Amino acid sequence: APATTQAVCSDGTRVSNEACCAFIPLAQDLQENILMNDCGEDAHEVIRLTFHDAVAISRSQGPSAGGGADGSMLLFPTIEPNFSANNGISDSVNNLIPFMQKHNTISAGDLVQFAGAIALTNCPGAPQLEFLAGRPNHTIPAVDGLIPEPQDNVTHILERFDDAGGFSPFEVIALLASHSIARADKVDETIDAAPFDSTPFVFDTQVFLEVLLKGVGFPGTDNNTGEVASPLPTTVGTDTGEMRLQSDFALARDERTACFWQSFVNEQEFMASSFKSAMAKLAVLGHNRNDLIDCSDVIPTPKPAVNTPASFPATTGPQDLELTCTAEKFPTLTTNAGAQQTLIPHCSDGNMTCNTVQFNGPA
Ligand code: HEM
Ligand SMILES: [Ca+2]
Ligand SMILES: [Ca+2]
Ligand SMILES: [Mn+2]
Repeated sequence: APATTQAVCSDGTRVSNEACCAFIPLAQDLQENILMNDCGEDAHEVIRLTFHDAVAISRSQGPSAGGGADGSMLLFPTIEPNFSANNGISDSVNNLIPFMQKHNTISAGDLVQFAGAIALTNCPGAPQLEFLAGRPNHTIPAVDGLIPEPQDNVTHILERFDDAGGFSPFEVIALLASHSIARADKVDETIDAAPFDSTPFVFDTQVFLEVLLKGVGFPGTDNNTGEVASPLPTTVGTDTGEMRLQSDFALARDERTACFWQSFVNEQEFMASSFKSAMAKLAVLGHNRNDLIDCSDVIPTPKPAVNTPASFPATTGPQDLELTCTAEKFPTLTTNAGAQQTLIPHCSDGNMTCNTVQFNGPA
C-alpha cells in the first residue's frame, strides 16, 4: 500500500508531520549559505559538532554535567567551545548561530543535528540519517572533560562512550566512520586540514584500511599530543599529508575493538548502516525518542557511493598491514599504481583554495 502522509508542506513535499515542514527551508538555507552541496571543510566541521554537542552528557555524573544533544554549544558559545577538546569547534558554532535567529521556531539542538544530517548528504556513500525533531532549548552548558581526546587510551574512550549513552565498543567503531570525511586543523597547528584518510571528501571505508597500515611519518611536525605516524605523510603545498590520531591507531589494534574495526574494511553498506544506527542513538542523547517527532522524510537522499572498492594507496600494500584481529580473514584488495605517494587534494574540486564560508560570531 502507498505510504500515508499527514501533511503537505508549502513547497509540495509530503511529510508525516506538519512540524517537519520548517526544516525544508532550513536545509536549503544551510546548503546555499554554508555547505554549498559540498562534502568539504564546512560540512566536516558541522558533522564533528553533532558529536561534540551530543556526547557531553554523563550517566554517572547526572543532569548537571550536560544535556547531550541539546544545542548547548550554540546556546553557550563562550563556554563549551573554549574547552581544549573542542578546539576548532568555534568555526561551526559561529557558522550555525545565524540560523538560530533566521529559523527561530527551530531549537538549537535540532539545528545542530539537522545540519549534520544535511551536511552528510553531500558526502558520496553516506547514509540518510534518521532525524527526529523537538529537542527543547531549556538547557545548561556541559562541564569540561566529557569529549574524548586523541591521546585518551582505549579503556578511557570506551568508558566515556558507555557513560555518555551506553554505546557498545562496536557502536564506537561504527561512529568512527565519520573519520573517513575528516581532517585535523588543531592537532598540529603548523598544518591546515590534515586528512585522516586519502579520500576526505568521500564517505568510504578507506579510513578503516589506512589506519591499519604501518606508520612511516608525519604530515607536519612530529611531536604533537594525540598524533602518531601515518602511512601517507607527504605534504606538498596546501595538499596536506595524512594524519593519524593516536586514538584511531589504538582502537584499530586493541583486542576489544580490532575485529570491529577490520570488519568495516571494504564493506561500504555495512559501515554506512552501522554508522546510521549509532548516529540515531547519538543524536537523541539526553532525550526520550518517544517525545520527538520523526522528520526523517526531510533528509534528502545522499550522493551515491563512488563504488570503488577499498584499495591500498600507492606505496603501500598488504605487507604494511598491522592486523591484530585473527578471527576474521582480511579482504583481498588491489593496490593503486605509483612509485610515490599520491597527494591528497586540499579541495574536493581539486583547486588549491576551496570554497569555504566563515561567519564571525561569539565563539
Ligand atoms: C574516540 C573518539 C574521537 C576522538 C578522540 C576524535 C578526535 C578528533 C580530532 C582530534 C579531530 C581533529 C580536530 C581538529 O584538529 O581540527 C577530529 C575531527 C573530526 N571528528 Fe572526531 N573524534 C572522535 C570521534 C568522532 C565521532 C564519534 C564523530 C562523529 C560524528 C567524529 C567526527 C569528526 C569529524 C567529522 C571530524 C573532522 C572535522 C573537520 O574536518 O574539520 N569524531 N576528531
Ligand atoms: Ca550539548
Ligand atoms: Ca574517505
Ligand atoms: Mn577542519
